[in-house]
Amino acid sequence: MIIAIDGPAASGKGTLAKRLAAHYGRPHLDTGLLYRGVARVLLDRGEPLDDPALAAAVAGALDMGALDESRLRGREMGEAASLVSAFPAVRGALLDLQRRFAGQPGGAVLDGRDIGSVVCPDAHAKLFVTASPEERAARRHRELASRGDPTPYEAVLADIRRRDERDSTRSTAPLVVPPGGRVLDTTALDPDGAFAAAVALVDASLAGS
Ligand SMILES: Nc1ncnc2c1ncn2[C@@H]1O[C@H](COP(=O)(O)OP(=O)(O)OP(=O)(O)O)[C@@H](O)[C@H]1O
Ligand SMILES: Nc1ccn([C@@H]2O[C@H](COP(=O)(O)O)[C@@H](O)[C@H]2O)c(=O)n1
Repeated sequence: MIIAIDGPAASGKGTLAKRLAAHYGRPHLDTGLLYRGVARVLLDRGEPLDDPALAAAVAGALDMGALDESRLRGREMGEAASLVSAFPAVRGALLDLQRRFAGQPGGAVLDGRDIGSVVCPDAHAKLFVTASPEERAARRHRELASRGDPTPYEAVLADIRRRDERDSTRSTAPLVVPPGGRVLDTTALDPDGAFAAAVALVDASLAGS
């Protein structure tokens, strides 16, 4: 059983993907970490983020086990990941890895931007998790503040709008509601309410209704 979860930045798709993976007893892959990993390696090597061939070479040789996840999170890494993820060659270099993860016996839960549209178009359940930009910015702002990052709310909102625009308008694998995707707007839902709604949508997909 493959569950594909897509959505814009800070919509809560990662939180939901983790909980759904535990609920259905499947492994989970946060595919955003792969793009963040590519950007991290480039930055650590002092290489530019705007060279598609260089970025694709890093993506093709990516060893996630060698990267410290705490250095992939954070505001500047989201922006850097969004830049390298727009290169078709980078996306191509990461495709096999994601499909192999999804194709393991028993399936998996993957979250990202193009899981239901490109990586796993035949997924058994596809959710598109969203929320208003203001609500997403408020959530991310609270998260950053709890980690000691003093970035003001307005700057977080601007980041989110910029990333939404870039991710939705790139030529390859843009962020879209995939064919067969069920939209879950969590603007007015707390994490438990969003999880209950997500389980209901996944169960309906699995039941074919
Ligand atoms: N329904 C909700 N209500 C309030 N806060 C939420 C909700 N869902 C998630 N959050 C919080 O919002 C923040 C963003 O959630 P999360 O990291 O799951 O989003 P995401 O879509 O995976 O983000 P990104 O794409 O940037 O990795 C987290 O701090 C999370 O705890
Ligand atoms: N399937 C995906 C996943 C992510 N991206 C890009 O990476 C950026 C960071 O992703 P997060 O989910 O960790 O915030 C994101 O803004 C996308 O540009 C992607 O293209 N495809």
